[in-house]
Amino acid sequence: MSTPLKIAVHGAAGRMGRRVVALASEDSALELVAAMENDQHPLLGQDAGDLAGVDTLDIALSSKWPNDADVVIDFSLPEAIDRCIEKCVLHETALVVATTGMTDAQVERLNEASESIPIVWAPSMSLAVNLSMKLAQQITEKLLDVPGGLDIEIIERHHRYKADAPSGTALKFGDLIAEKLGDDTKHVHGREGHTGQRTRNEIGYHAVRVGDNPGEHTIVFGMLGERIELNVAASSRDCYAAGALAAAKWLSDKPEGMYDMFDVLEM
Ligand SMILES: NC(=O)c1ccc[n+]([C@@H]2O[C@H](COP(=O)([O-])OP(=O)(O)OC[C@H]3O[C@@H](n4cnc5c(N)ncnc54)[C@H](O)[C@@H]3O)[C@@H](O)[C@H]2O)c1
Ligand SMILES: O=C(O)C1=N[C@H](C(=O)O)CCC1
Repeated sequence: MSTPLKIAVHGAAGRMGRRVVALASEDSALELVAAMENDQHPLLGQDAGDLAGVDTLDIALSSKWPNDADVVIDFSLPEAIDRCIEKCVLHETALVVATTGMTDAQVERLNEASESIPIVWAPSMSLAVNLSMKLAQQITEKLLDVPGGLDIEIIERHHRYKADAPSGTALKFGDLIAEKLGDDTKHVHGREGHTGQRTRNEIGYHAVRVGDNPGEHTIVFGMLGERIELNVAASSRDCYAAGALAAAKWLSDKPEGMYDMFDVLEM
């Protein structure tokens, strides 16, 4: 049997981090070597497997950075991403970045880091979401010149705990659609007051925060007389965790560079 891929989870006590730890513990091709959290986390020292609801893994939650990981999987928060990037470059560790809500400066640093290490960066690690992104581009292309014009709105729904809005996935959907609509596309976040008539070349974004919704995106393609609604919805967080683990395996033998889930999923 080949040597298991050594992975470390950054944000390991989070909602996503626990699922990544849990699914990794069931995969003999993977070995969890570290579970990182911020240095003030109240659960530091606890076993990562216990926190994830699986067997004890003898990996304690720690703020220390491992030097033996092959790939780091990051499901942390924007305030944690700079150290993650710095440590992965220092240790020449491949990096899967799932965290959303990064600043432009942080995205720039991530791109710079990809000049020395391999990185997969995606706002959604879900197979269904990434396939839906490609479908959204195809629908846009086909309806570009529809008589009466095409109106596109993106509605995203997530759990009440989500700290950033709109979702990184919604923003990615919008960027990909705008590639087909044109450079003059306006991205309109919500609507309030006397907005005037909707213009032709805009994409509307609406963020719904309710209950424990693990993630749902509806892309509305509105025309005169009919519409298409492309809906993709997670029923658990495991679609993201499984995607991140697949990305880690895919990334393990790649050269430095910036990759996304379209590369991993060969879309
Ligand atoms: N790409 C995807 O497929 C995908 C899917 C789900 C969530 N996300 C994104 O992943 C991120 C995490 O989501 P979540 O629901 O798990 O959030 P969460 O708040 O439950 O988890 C974030 C974790 O990061 C930890 N953290 C904060 N600062 C840290 C630091 N300095 N060092 C190490 N850890 C630190 C927190 O303690 C927490 O445990 C969000 O940005 C979310 O949008 C992406
Ligand atoms: O739970 C979250 O937070 C999610 N965030 C991603 C985003 O911001 O696009 C999508 C998956 C769920």
